[in-house]
Amino acid sequence: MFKLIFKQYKTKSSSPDLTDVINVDDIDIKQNDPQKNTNNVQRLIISNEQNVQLIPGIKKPSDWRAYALTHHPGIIIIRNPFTERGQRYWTARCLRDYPRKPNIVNLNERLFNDAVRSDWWKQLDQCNDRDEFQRIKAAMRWTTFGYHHNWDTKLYDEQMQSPFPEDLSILCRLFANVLGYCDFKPEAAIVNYYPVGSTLSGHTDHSEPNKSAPLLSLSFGQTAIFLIGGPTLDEKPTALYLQCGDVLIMSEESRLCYHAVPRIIKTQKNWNSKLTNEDIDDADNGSNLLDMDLFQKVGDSNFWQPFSNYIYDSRININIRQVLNPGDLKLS
Ligand SMILES: O=C(O)CCC(=O)C(=O)O
Ligand SMILES: [Fe+2]
Repeated sequence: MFKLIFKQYKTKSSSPDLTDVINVDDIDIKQNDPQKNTNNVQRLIISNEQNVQLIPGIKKPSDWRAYALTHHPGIIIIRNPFTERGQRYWTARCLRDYPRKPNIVNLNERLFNDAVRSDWWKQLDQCNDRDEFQRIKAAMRWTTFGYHHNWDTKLYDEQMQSPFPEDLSILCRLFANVLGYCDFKPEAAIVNYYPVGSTLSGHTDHSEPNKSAPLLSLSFGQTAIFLIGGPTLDEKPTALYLQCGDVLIMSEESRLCYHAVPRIIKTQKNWNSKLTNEDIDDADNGSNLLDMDLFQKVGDSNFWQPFSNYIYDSRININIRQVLNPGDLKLS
């Protein structure tokens, strides 16, 4: 069942029927519209915003809109809690910084030299040859940091670790704390890059020794159709849109359920629109929780241009996990 639905959305020959894809925005806008598929969506009240340390680029938790899917207990979607500048900052971190050494990128050593693999973004930005640009862009699919996942053995490797970025750790702990997961420790991350046309097939994430901590997933750039299914491939999955800035939490029963990205959809969002006053105030608040130099610079349209060129037809996803069980100091 899962594979059939995946295929329907992936189809290249014709545009798929999107009427069943849930857009969590619809629950607030069109409560009773029978055309909109929202009967599985429930708005969540966020009450746990005391004692959370706010960071630049994020709206106040009382302004967040969070939703649960009643047929998939443990799935929570926070609909874009980022400011426009916040979305730009994390996009730039994923493109410019996170693929750098000692983090690992998927680019093959035989096909791409060290300079490209370590400074992928710069090479792409400076590339004048259209074919070469497309070749690098299509080849770059993921980068990992924290504990590295070995894709062959499907195990995390104690010997292979790179530091987990402090800003991303603070961001993840903020989301986890507001949702009541006060002990969440971000220890491993995969950044997935999805040029339009790319997909991620159905899988479960079960390599982490800790399978009870939630998994956090952040989306930037173009919109994904995301499928969330059950514990086996037999259950029919639910399709929903993940848009720029959305935060998806897979917890409880859904933590180990099948999921996939069958399609990336190009939306009309203007990635170069002017920043609002909220964004401008945020940049001067004296915080040192983020790379404030980058946070300032993404407001400059010349600096931001190459990043907006990339997300013009691509999506970026950051997938964050806790690996160790509480009390464990090592993997094995
Ligand atoms: O891109 C996404 O939304 C999901 C990525 C994912 O499932 C993974 O990296 O394990
Ligand atoms: Fe996954």
